[in-house]
Amino acid sequence: MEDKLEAFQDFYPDDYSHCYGCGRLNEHGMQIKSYWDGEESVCRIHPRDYYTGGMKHIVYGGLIASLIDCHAAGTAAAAKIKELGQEMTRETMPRFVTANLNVNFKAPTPIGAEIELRGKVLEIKGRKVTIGVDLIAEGVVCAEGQALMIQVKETL
Ligand SMILES: CCCCCCCCCCCC(=O)SCCNC(=O)CCNC(=O)[C@H](O)C(C)(C)COP(=O)(O)OP(=O)(O)OC[C@H]1O[C@@H](n2cnc3c(N)ncnc32)[C@H](O)[C@@H]1OP(=O)(O)O
Repeated sequence: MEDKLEAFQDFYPDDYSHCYGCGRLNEHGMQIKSYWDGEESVCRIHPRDYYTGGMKHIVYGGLIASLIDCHAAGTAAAAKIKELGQEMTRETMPRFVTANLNVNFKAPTPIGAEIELRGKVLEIKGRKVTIGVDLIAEGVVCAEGQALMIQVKETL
């Protein structure tokens, strides 16, 4: 079957596709997929029930942080290329890494529920892109994150 590219992460070049959270080439990873939904970005994922955080019925906080991180990284790259007026391709996709990540855990995230991540572009300032991400499960915002993503110099 033809390889269908459509999520932000599908446009990461191979050498940037080994991330545990978002790398399409990491067979042991989460392989999250993020898309535009109007001005916001969205990612939906159903974590396996062994990602438990202390109690059996809640999701591990580190996983929550990594989902927010990776969705923000993809949103930053997609936002930057949109700002440049270019199309997403594996050749043009700008490479971003996380310089800073803050997460507020607002409510327990239930195991077994679908998680929705909704990203907002808060600021684009040259190489620095700030993304806000809400993590929602069963209609509740369980965590709010903000990430500063930096475009790596070598790819400018
Ligand atoms: C297609 C695939 C795409 C997507 C890529 C796919 C992979 C996704 C990965 C998921 C995300 C991750 O987990 S990435 C893994 C975790 N992150 C990392 O390992 C990154 C480690 N840190 C670094 O490599 C470096 O510190 C960098 C690249 C982030 C920044 O270094 P640099 O490039 O030399 O930049 P530098 O001149 O220091 O800073 C540039 C500007 O950012 C500001 N700045 C730098 N760090 C910070 C900070 N922590 N907090 C506030 N501000 C900061 C500086 O003040 C400056 O502002 P001004 O003076 O210009 O105003």
